[in-house]
Amino acid sequence: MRVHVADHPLITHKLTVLRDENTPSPTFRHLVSELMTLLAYEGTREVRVTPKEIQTPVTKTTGVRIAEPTPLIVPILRAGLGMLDGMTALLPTAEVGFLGMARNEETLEPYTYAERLPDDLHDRQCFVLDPMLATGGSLSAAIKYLFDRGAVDVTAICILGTPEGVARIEKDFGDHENLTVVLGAVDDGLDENGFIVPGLGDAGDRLYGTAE
Ligand SMILES: O=P(O)(O)OC[C@H]1O[C@H](OP(=O)(O)OP(=O)(O)O)[C@H](O)[C@@H]1O
Ligand SMILES: O=c1cc[nH]c(=O)[nH]1
Ligand SMILES: [Mg+2]
Repeated sequence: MRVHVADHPLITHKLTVLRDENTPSPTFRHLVSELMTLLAYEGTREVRVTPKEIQTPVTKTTGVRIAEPTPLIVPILRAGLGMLDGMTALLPTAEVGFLGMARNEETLEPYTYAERLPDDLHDRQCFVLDPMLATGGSLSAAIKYLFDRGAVDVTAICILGTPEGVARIEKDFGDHENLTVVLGAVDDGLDENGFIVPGLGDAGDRLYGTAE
């Protein structure tokens, strides 16, 4: 397993605006999408490609195209949906599958309330999108779904993580060679309610305007 934390002033700048409690939903959505595009650049570093011959106006040359089967992008609902457009902008031919998961806010255990994925993921390269890696329970369950169905390669892209969340994924999948976790930042930790500190609050609520 490989963990990559983005270290880029533009990401830190956009994250600062995202964290600000005064940032309204429309701006928040826009920033999540922009951050996703920046993180997707790192997250797709290992995207599988095959050689492709073309004729330029000058000569024949060999480039690459995205390999078949096409990658599968899996946003974890709700909050991961805010990252989908930014990802499909860079990988327009990818397929999209959905996992609906919510964390029980008392036990902090995730439960799956919706699943729309291809049955067979053998040979598929998968990209999981969820802005928040808090305890790691939700992401761990999502990654397990994909590997259990035969995915060969999983990259999880999160905007914010915690040391606890990264440790949980390492404990569950540490010896998995084909797992990459890309994070915009790793925050200090979790508070007593399982919220990321300093964090940005509940990402789903802030994206969709359901915060009190
Ligand atoms: O690492 P964990 O402790 O599992 O927490 C992270 C999860 O919590 C949030 O989803 P939430 O349950 O709030 O659902 P939502 O996207 O519908 O708001 C977030 O988007 C992650 O999926
Ligand atoms: O800080 C947190 C933790 C879990 N889910 C969120 O949306 N925010
Ligand atoms: Mg939420």
